[in-house]
Amino acid sequence: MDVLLEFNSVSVSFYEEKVIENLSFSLKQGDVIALLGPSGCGKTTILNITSGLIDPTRGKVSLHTKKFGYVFQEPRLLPWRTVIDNILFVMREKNKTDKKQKAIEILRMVSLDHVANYYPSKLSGGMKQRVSIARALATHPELILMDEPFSALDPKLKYELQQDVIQLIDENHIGIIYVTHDPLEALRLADRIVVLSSQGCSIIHEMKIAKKRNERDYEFLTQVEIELRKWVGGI
Ligand SMILES: Nc1ncnc2c1ncn2[C@@H]1O[C@H](COP(=O)(O)OP(=O)(O)OP(=O)(O)O)[C@@H](O)[C@H]1O
Repeated sequence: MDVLLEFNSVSVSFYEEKVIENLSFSLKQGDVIALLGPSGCGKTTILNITSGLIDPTRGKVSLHTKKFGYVFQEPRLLPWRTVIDNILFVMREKNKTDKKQKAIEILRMVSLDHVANYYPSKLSGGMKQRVSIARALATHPELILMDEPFSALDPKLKYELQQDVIQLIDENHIGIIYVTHDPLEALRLADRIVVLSSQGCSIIHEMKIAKKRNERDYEFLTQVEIELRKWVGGI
């Protein structure tokens, strides 16, 4: 399997503050890694380094694909464009009819084709976040960076969108780095959970989850959550 991303002894400081110290990990095609850590430990910084928004102070980051999407905590849609135009905006396809057809198919994947011509202001928070996931998918990414994409949503909507993401992961074989505070969310979505410390964002525990996502029932999740919480502490 191809490696998409490698962090080798990466450190990041902002002014005098050391945020990340000596972090190493890698991600292969189709791998879903959840980064679980306390607020302010540097999870978003890891995504920003991966996407090239920030340079590491020391160490090396190798991103072996140019095809990646970023789903932010807030949807960040262009308010003056309709839902479909937000999707078309990021697509590279040349043929206009094909392009529109593909955009509609992507919206159908997140059950939003019926609001294709709405402006973002007419959508609920959950719908906006679905559009931003669709927009990330529209670039045919090999890797998607997701920064607590559902943290602002109510539990029911959060659960439904997690189900959408699980389906997208299983159907599209995309590598994902998923940042969250929520151990249960990490357990439902990821193949591998990386627990980060508050100091220096170092890895304090890694958990591999061999069971398929659609076979992780309540009993399994409860059992593993107890194990994971021993490492997560006060997150
Ligand atoms: N561009 C920047 N300039 C200066 N300091 C920064 C910058 N980006 C992040 N920081 C600092 O780095 C630390 C880690 O921030 P980061 O957003 O990566 O944490 P986080 O784990 O994602 O937090 P949260 O879970 O609350 O979103 C914080 O102290 C933050 O203030």
